[in-house]
Amino acid sequence: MISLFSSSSSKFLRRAAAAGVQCGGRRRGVLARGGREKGKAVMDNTREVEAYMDPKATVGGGVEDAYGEDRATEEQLVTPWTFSVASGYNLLRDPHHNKGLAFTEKERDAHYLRGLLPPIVVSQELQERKLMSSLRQYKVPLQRYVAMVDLQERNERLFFKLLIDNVEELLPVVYTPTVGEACQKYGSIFRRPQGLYISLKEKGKILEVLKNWPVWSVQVIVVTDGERILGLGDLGCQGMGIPVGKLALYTALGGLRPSACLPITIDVGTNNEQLLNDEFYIGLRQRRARGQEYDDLLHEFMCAVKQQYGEKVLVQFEDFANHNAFDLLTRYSKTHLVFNDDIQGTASVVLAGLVAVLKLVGGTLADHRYLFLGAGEAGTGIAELIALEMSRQTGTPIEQNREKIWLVDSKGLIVSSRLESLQHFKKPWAHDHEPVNNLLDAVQVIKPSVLIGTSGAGKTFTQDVVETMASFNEKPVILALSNPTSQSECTAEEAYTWTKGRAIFASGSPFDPVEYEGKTFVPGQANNAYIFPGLGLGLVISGAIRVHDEMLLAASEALAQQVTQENLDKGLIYPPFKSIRKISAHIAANVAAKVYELGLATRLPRPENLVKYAESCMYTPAYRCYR
Ligand SMILES: O=C([O-])CC(=O)C(=O)O
Ligand SMILES: [Mg+2]
Repeated sequence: MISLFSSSSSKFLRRAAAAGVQCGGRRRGVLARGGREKGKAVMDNTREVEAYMDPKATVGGGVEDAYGEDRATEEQLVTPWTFSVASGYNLLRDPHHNKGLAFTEKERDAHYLRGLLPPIVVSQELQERKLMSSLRQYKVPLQRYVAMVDLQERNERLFFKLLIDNVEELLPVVYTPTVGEACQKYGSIFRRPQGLYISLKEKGKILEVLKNWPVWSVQVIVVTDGERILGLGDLGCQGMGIPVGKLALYTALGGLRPSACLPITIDVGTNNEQLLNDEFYIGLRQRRARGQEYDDLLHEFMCAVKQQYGEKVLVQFEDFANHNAFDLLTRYSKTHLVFNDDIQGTASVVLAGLVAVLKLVGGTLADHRYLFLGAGEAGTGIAELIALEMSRQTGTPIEQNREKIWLVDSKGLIVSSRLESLQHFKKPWAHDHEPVNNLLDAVQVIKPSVLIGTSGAGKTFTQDVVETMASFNEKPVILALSNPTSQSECTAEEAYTWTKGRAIFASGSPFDPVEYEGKTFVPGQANNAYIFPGLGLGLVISGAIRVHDEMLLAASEALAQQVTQENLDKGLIYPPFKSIRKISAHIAANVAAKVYELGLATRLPRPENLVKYAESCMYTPAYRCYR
């Protein structure tokens, strides 16, 4: 039950009272952003803060229950916000509390809903069935995406219930591949802001902008500058779909409370001519700021984030272009709790898949040869984590292990004669070899057992390339990781057909099972969605203050442990997404254990059973009762 005067909100209310806020009064209601009975405003602005805290006793209170300190200080209360009691009409329009036809008779009486709803009372399960059936009637993926956005804006708990209960069906809708198309058309489908937009116009005022977000206890931020959205390139401000989608997964897959999640898009312009000329484009109509101007804005942002949310807020960098992604990670990993999903999250998921691959093909990580197409964030990030894990397993120096890993970029194989002209993140991969101009030749000379595509360029694993892999490997390992589906280096069908059913295949975006010569092949999805929600949960529940490579290895190890013999028998190197919440709890526990071991935890004492603890912290979307 939650009520206006629930015990866990009393601390807040005392502080609020101290700051001159009155709330509630005679009538009942749900503390909320947006109600018709406002408390007396602290200041004159009528924007309202999410003031309720999920009481421990309620169903699925989420991480906040365990660690949801009400961080509001008196100073913070003197903000542009007031808070209010949502009841009646406004309650139905408040997505955080709305239950639609599921409001009970008692709630309808208590919260002034009589007459505002048709007489029937239905269960959340029935609502879910109805919505799934109407979603399935849309044949166009983008229509399903928009329907899900509408639901999230109407009834947040129902949105997450659908996503959690139907994860395999809905992941491709709210995430890759459909989110890619949604970003391309974001200007046309934009309805309401789902996160914060910080543009060059906000320079010097970023802290104020953060304060405009109506939640104080933010635990995870996913931020992009839209320059490299999936493999689709520069989508500018319209990249917002990505942080929104990633954070929906933080909640659905990792159990972070929705209100703890903040999507942010930094808009420094775009170099995408089509968008600059598009009358529906929603971003700054200018070319990208670079150099000092860019660095200053990002620095102001990172400082403001720490000032507003403290040092335990996790900042996930997402879909930045290579030239900024590596620098930002290096610059802020010593002072902030940051990680880059494209460099580190992808690396962690691929390493887990490779550990499972070894059970199918034999040998150790160090016994294999790896060839990458693409030497950007994902390519070099994965390569480095593989080399690091080899060192951990064998005690050999990392430089020696890097020599088993080769990368091809747009100019051919990365070799030492190219060293001078290489970007810094490619240099460790410049090995001694004759120049090789293209992927096919590189496959022929390097003879890798594992071929990994991280190029962002579709259809680059041609029939020749895949057949060559199959000519010297009994079970060629082919990972086509670029997203969305249109950018995948090859399809599942091509991989299985061209290798005559011998490939071990996984891709970044989902592919349907493939029938080949009477056998069904189920491709795995090597997507960082397996890792970041559990990693984030582990960091939050331990109160981590820094991300360390060993935590990524811990996440990877936990994911690999969740691959069963039954999965392997089907050729699957990842467990199915339908058990993702259990997987995330294990990842979180392993990550948290590492955080404690490294002395980087601030949540003390350490819970004894971290898996149980992680599970107990996870948000569940069942409706709560309002007294
Ligand atoms: O979003 C995804 O599906 C995976 C990812 O991070 C990317 O491709 O940039
Ligand atoms: Mg990404």
